[in-house]
Amino acid sequence: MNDKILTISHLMMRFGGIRALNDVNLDVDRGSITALIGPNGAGKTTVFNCLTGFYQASSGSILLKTRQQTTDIISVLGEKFKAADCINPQALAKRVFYKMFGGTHLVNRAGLARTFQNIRLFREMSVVENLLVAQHRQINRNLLAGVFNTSGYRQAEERALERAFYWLEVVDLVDCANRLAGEMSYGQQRRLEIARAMCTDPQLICLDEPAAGLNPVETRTLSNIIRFLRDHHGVTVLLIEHDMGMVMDISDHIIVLDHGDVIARGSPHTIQNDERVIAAYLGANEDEVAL
Ligand SMILES: Nc1ncnc2c1ncn2[C@@H]1O[C@H](COP(=O)(O)OP(=O)(O)OP(=O)(O)O)[C@@H](O)[C@H]1O
Repeated sequence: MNDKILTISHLMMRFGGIRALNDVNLDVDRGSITALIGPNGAGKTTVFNCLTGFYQASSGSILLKTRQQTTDIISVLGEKFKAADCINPQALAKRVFYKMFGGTHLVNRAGLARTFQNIRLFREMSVVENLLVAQHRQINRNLLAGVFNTSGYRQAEERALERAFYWLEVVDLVDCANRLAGEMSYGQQRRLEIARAMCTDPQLICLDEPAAGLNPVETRTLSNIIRFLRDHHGVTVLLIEHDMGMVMDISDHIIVLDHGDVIARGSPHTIQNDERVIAAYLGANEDEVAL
């Protein structure tokens, strides 16, 4: 496959003296399930945080190719001014524009959504409300349309509700639609997070340890949901996961990070037999799962 939905080049992220990412280069095939693995502290979540705007990368480039356009993620998040901007008014104007109007919302609008290692739902809202809030971009926000309850406004609301129930069905939570999100089991909350991300209609979804805390039955259900996203909606899935059984089972491609460097990439079979990967994991904590 040569069609890359995501290309990360020379990505660096420093926290004071710590180099969390050290010249990371990786790409993700469109329509694939790609896993990003590595021992604890390898830099996996930092990659996701740079991708989605939670961290501002120290340097490098992240290009997302979706909806017939290429989005330079670091640029739309509002990067720092550079000395060269003084002699390049166009670059300066672009940077000023994104400083004022850029942000994570533009990353989501470009077609990227994510879930979190530590579940972040609106716990005091119902399940369906969590999904409606996620669609605020698609809902008609015209004040007059709302006051006069126009047909356009009602149709947009109906579409949002239909979309919410479609995804609830996919993640098997229709029966929980009116329950408070915070009252559901851990496994249900993880599935709701995926449904909420899917309500924003992404082309690339980044899942941060979706199987953490799940039992084997829930993990199997989750694997089927992830396959469904790829097979029935053409969504590309980028996945951070420590459950190696699941990773080897569902991934088309695996990228291995260690100490902020990509040390291997390839098919599950290639990765399982890669000596650098085995050495990285043998040096990891005992609670890391064997390959
Ligand atoms: N906000 C931060 N401030 C300082 N250091 C950070 C910050 N975020 C991450 N780091 C450091 O960056 C390195 C990579 O962390 P990261 O969370 O990306 O690892 P990870 O591969 O996701 O680990 P895990 O599998 O345990 O979640 C670690 O040394 C971590 O301590």
